[in-house]
Amino acid sequence: METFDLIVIGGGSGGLAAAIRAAKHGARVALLEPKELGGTCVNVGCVPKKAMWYAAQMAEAQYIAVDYGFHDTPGSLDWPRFIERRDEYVERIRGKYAQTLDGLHITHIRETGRFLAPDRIQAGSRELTAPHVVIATGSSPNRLDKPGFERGITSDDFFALRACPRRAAIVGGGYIAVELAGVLRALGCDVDMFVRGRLMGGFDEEMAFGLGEEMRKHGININYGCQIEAVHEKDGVLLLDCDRGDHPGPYDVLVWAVGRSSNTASLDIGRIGLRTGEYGHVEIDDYQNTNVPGVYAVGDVTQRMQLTPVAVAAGRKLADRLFGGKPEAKLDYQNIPSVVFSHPPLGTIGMSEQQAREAYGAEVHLYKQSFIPMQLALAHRPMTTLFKLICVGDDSRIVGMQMFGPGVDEILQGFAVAIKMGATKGDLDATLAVHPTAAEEMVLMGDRVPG
Ligand SMILES: Cc1cc2nc3c(=O)[nH]c(=O)nc-3n(C[C@H](O)[C@H](O)[C@H](O)COP(=O)(O)OP(=O)(O)OC[C@H]3O[C@@H](n4cnc5c(N)ncnc54)[C@H](O)[C@@H]3O)c2cc1C
Ligand SMILES: NC(=O)c1ccc[n+]([C@@H]2O[C@H](COP(=O)([O-])OP(=O)(O)OC[C@H]3O[C@@H](n4cnc5c(N)ncnc54)[C@H](O)[C@@H]3O)[C@@H](O)[C@H]2O)c1
Repeated sequence: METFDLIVIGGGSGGLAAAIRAAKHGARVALLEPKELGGTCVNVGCVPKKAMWYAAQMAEAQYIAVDYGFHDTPGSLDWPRFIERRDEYVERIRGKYAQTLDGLHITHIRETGRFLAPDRIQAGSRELTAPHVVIATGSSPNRLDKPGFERGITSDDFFALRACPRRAAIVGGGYIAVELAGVLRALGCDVDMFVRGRLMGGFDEEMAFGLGEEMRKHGININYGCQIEAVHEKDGVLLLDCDRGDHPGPYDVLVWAVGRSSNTASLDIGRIGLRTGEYGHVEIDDYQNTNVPGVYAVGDVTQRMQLTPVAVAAGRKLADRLFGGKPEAKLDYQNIPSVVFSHPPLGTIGMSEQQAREAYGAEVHLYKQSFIPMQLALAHRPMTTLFKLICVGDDSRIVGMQMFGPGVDEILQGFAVAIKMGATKGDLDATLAVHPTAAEEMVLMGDRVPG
């Protein structure tokens, strides 16, 4: 039996953050990860996705450049060469994590962890014990019980594609669906999306609708109210059965982007009586405690906002609480900013208009600004930007900020600080603009929108 102060199960964003912070506080830490270090974000999520988004932005920039008067005609992407570069970058990040673990004397065990007792973990042939165990096992793409499901791929397989498909079908209307649709379209693929409800459910309705319109302008064909019931393969291409009775296709690739489920199956949680919720997620309180004393959970496995910075912050706060002498440390889940790397990107902080009206009723009032960003106006490219502020009370406290358009992915972060500090519309009015930029429109918004 090997003894530690902390055992972390899972070497993704949340697990690495908890392990590294705890080791910096002087704890003896074991980290269990059977696959590559970095988890979803580094290997099949944020990082390779963002690399592809940058490639897509560059493809678009070439068309804009031609409109500006540059002579060169847009070229196509050498996909294998780009993938090689992207994967080298991912490899470097993994290498840095391995170095950090070594440097902090964290015992990295390349095995799957399984509970024998709340304080005892089986890792291959090794048995470990610690008074504190963190579950940071993340989530995996949902699989649907539909004939031919396996003929499609999930986001995990998307990053292994070795050529840009000519025609792609994407099922789903959430983060992953709109991001992959935008990337593929910009790189020259014909994209059909199949969305059972609306795009970006849970987001501000007006912004989600606006994003859909922009995606259409971009050439993405969005089929709303449509469920794919079966997938057939004929002569090397895919044909679909839609519940409306039509048979879309042919496609070279079908991507299922229909949500993610918590990874708990390998943990043998029944043995310790760990409580899970209706979506199969590990239930936690505000301090990341599960119902089993000494067992905690952070990140996607808890399904409390499946974002890397959330997993990282939860892991660090927990380590500070357990080993850093900060017994009250906990993550504040309010006003967490998030960007969807669609084309154009969509940014959100705090409440949607619908959530605010539900919480504050008639106190809610809005400010909006819609405009064509200068760099695209010059190129005669029809892409609109929409900024929306959701405020409450006489002092117009900002409870939500929503935006889509080129550059919002970088604009949002600074405003997130202001909102976290309790900014009001008056604070924005009192801030001078940086001119000429798109961001300045956020501090130049005029009167309240009536109604
Ligand atoms: C395509 C895609 C794009 C994304 N883009 C963004 C983005 O742009 N921005 C953003 O903030 N978020 C993004 N996310 C979400 C982000 O990747 C996750 O929220 C984040 O990775 C969650 O971290 P985690 O540590 O909870 O889980 P993970 O990173 O999934 O790590 C869990 C780890 O646990 C390991 N594991 C599982 N079971 C066991 C076991 N029994 N024993 C040992 N190890 C185990 C797994 O192998 C895995 O490595 C994206 C996700 C996807 C899928
Ligand atoms: N930029 C980012 O920060 C980023 C990017 C990608 C993913 N993520 C995180 O990963 C999570 C998972 O992403 P996702 O896109 O898989 O999930 P999601 O919850 O964002 O979207 C899932 C989509 O699938 C649809 N769906 C679910 N079941 C279906 C079914 N049976 N048939 C048809 N459609 C179905 C839903 O209606 C929804 O449109 C996100 O919620 C997000 O937290 C973040």
